[in-house]
Amino acid sequence: MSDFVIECHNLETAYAASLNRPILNGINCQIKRGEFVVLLGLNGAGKSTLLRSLVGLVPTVRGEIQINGVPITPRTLPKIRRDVGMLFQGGGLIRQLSALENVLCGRLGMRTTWQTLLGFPKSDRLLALDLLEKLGLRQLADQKTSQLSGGQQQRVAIARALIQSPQILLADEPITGLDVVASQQVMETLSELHTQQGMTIVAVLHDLGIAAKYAQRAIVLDAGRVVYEGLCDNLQTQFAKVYS
Ligand SMILES: Nc1ncnc2c1ncn2[C@@H]1O[C@H](COP(=O)(O)OP(=O)(O)OP(=O)(O)O)[C@@H](O)[C@H]1O
Repeated sequence: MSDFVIECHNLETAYAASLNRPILNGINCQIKRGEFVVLLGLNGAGKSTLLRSLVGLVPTVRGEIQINGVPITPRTLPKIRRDVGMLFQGGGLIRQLSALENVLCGRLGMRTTWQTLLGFPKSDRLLALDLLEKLGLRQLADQKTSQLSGGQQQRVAIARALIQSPQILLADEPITGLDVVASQQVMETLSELHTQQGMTIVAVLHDLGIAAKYAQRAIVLDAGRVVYEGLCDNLQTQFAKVYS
């Protein structure tokens, strides 16, 4: 079996008239099982589009994405989505639901519509509470997420992604808008998932210092292409080279 859990071969997405080119314009990259990779690039480089492509949310015009050696197709997508958890930019929580209910939403993809109508089984509720406990949020389980701080909301979003027991976690700007303490808590949580559970993590970040502290490898995008792929040493210099 290949060591790579994520492979993009000449990935091209739809043409954007505003950019005068495809949004992703021939992406080639490979990510190994258990790696912590940071995706970097200026605004509009295509980072979110790439992450969303990896869970089939963006149609591919050319090229291929393989997850665990399996190409993304309509037939393989449901299984791939169970293996790949996604933290969306801004958390994507339902504000009027409690932390616990939001985490349980992460189980919806595992259940049929009929099962959903019957409510979540006790085993799911216990699992959700256990995850909230691990993320230091057990006391806030019944609190509406609109009443939680940004850092707490982001950790609820992490718990929601984790309830499907993904092998791979994609995190789109998980610390944007958070203060220093909350950012550190969220990054430490991701780091523990990586070091203790061997989870493959791909995170979009804007802070080069934080990227270098937590990630093993960086992929830098510019105008829909990979322009640097390598260690996180000297990211400032790499960035300066790319954008000079
Ligand atoms: N559905 C769409 N239709 C047209 N253009 C789009 C669409 N989605 C994204 N784009 C454009 O594609 C480019 C890449 O967007 P994307 O959100 O992937 O960038 P990003 O690197 O994540 O940026 P940021 O750091 O600002 O979040 C942007 O110029 C954006 O305006």
